[in-house]
Amino acid sequence: MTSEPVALPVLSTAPAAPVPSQSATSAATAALGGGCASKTSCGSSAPATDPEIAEKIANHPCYSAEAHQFYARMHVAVAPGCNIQCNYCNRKYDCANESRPGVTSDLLTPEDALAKVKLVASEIKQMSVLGIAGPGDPLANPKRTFRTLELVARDCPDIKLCLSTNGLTLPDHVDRIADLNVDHVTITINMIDPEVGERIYPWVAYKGKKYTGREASKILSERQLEGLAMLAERKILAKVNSVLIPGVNDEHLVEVSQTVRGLGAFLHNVMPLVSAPEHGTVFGLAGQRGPTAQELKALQDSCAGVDGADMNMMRHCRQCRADAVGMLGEDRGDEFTPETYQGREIAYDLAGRQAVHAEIERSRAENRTERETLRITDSGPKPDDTVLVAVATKGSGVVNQHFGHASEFWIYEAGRNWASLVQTRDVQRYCEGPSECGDGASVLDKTIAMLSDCAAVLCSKIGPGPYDALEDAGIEPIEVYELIETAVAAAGARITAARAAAAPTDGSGDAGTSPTDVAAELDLEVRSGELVDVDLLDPDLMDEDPFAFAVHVRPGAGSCSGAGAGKGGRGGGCSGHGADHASGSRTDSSRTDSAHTDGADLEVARS
Ligand SMILES: C[S@@+](CC[C@H](N)C(=O)[O-])C[C@H]1O[C@@H](n2cnc3c(N)ncnc32)[C@H](O)[C@@H]1O
Ligand code: SF4
Ligand code: SF4
Repeated sequence: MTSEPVALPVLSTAPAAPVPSQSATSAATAALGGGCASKTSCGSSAPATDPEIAEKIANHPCYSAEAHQFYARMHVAVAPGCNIQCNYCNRKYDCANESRPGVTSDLLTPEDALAKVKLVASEIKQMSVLGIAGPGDPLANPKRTFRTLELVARDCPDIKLCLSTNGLTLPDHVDRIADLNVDHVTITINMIDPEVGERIYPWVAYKGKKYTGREASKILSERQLEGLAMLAERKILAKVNSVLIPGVNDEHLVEVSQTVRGLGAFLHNVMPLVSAPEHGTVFGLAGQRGPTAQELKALQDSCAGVDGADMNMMRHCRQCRADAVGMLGEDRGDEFTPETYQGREIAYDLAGRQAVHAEIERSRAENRTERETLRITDSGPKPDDTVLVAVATKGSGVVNQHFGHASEFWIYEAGRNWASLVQTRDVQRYCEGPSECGDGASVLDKTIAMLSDCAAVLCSKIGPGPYDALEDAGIEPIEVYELIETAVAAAGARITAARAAAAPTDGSGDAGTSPTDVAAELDLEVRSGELVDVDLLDPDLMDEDPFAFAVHVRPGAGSCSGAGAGKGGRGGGCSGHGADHASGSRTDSSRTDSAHTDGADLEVARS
């Protein structure tokens, strides 16, 4: 990146039902560009092609992974009751430090909810979406839910409205939802087969009667699929949540994914089961485990299909609390206690919000230009060779966080011209009891274990202890302050190229390509200092742009010159960074010398 990122506001997630006929299904699918078949790229950073859909997802942090770098959401907990029971849900358990679906600290009236929305929207101006997601089921509490939505639509015209439901009564409410311009509805669909369902749902209360066993799941599934098709007919974007429960519905969810896509679901969000005995749920008490990050990713990949052709998957859900406030991955709920809004007349700062959103859009456009210039994408055919890299970021699309300050890492598939967000992983996902609190060493160990399938970690800074520990674990720590996609694709291109070069080719033993070999291939001459590494930012651009690389050099007796620097390694390493790409949008002078320890010059020349 050439310039410092723009200062944005502080950034301190055998069918039971008679499935509707094929023609109804295709009509709904066609109406929506169903399941992102049109490659509208809700999960990706590529722009949507259908303008109506593009407008709906543009600043929705859950429907666009790219938008979630910039925009925030909030939930208001106005819906306490539920009409079904899931074996993973216990809304009575609340831990202030815990972020988990269904958890809330304060239940709000619709009027209090409006006051809170106005306050949050004025303080966190990048908040673009209001969702109702519990703590129970919004549509089991229709009066409170719809009153809240009406009030917010009346007073906060620029806020998008969302709700999240188990779907049991959805068909009864779709018209009201459409009338209120609720553009985004999430349905939790964990099964389409009642045999699977009876292991998840002990009972369902429907039309005044309580059903159990397979019958309960059959009713639930029929209503969910009917509601989904009705949403699609009305061009309301439907996201389907599925909780991945190993040994219960894991082998079933690809079929669920294909079915909901056929009915016009726009996005599928497979989320890990959160389960611990202290939550007091049936699953928690029975010792039912959640999936590992790798199991989750494997299933999401299976649902997505080759090159994402089968279903558009959400990969960045944070499984927010019912009263979550802020950017995905952060919770600023503590700042907005009832005393701050209850009974207060709060002005809605529409003009201020619009100014901030305009600034965000300017920054996003700049990032898009850089991605396009470097031909970095996350849609279409994936390169044959990719690695996973973890990123520490505070938002705004930049690798800008200290390793030790990261509460979560964003996991990217990285390769030549490829940077695709595939997961987010919490350092300490859920409160695991007092014994874990504040235990720094154990947190580092856990973090390293959590990132064990990653080839590298990108962060703005890292201390020597964690640096060594990561290296010992075979994970390369990379200090960088850069647009995320640029840094990810550069690391991916370099690491995959190095691995390919090192792989045996003729069965006669190891081939090897040292940084010196790479430098020689690029006609780079390091005239002083010791060459540590070469990053290829975009090998395709090398012919057009002789400076599309970054060279890491340890000064030693040597020196540092070259067009900008700044990717200092540990121990005073520095780098000459030929930037100034074809677009002219990058100059790295602002970062020059940040890593220089000896004031001497480094000389890297290209003949
Ligand atoms: C709290 S619910 C509220 C909305 C609605 N009642 C529903 O279930 O869709 C929001 C989401 O959290 C999920 N959820 C609740 N408890 C969970 C758990 N223990 N593990 C994973 N997901 C959970 C639900 O399945 C649902 O997708
Ligand atoms: S729970 Fe997931 S989908 Fe819902 S607001 Fe949070 S990130 Fe978005
Ligand atoms: S439907 Fe939602 S609120 Fe109701 S029990 Fe299940 S997860 Fe909890």
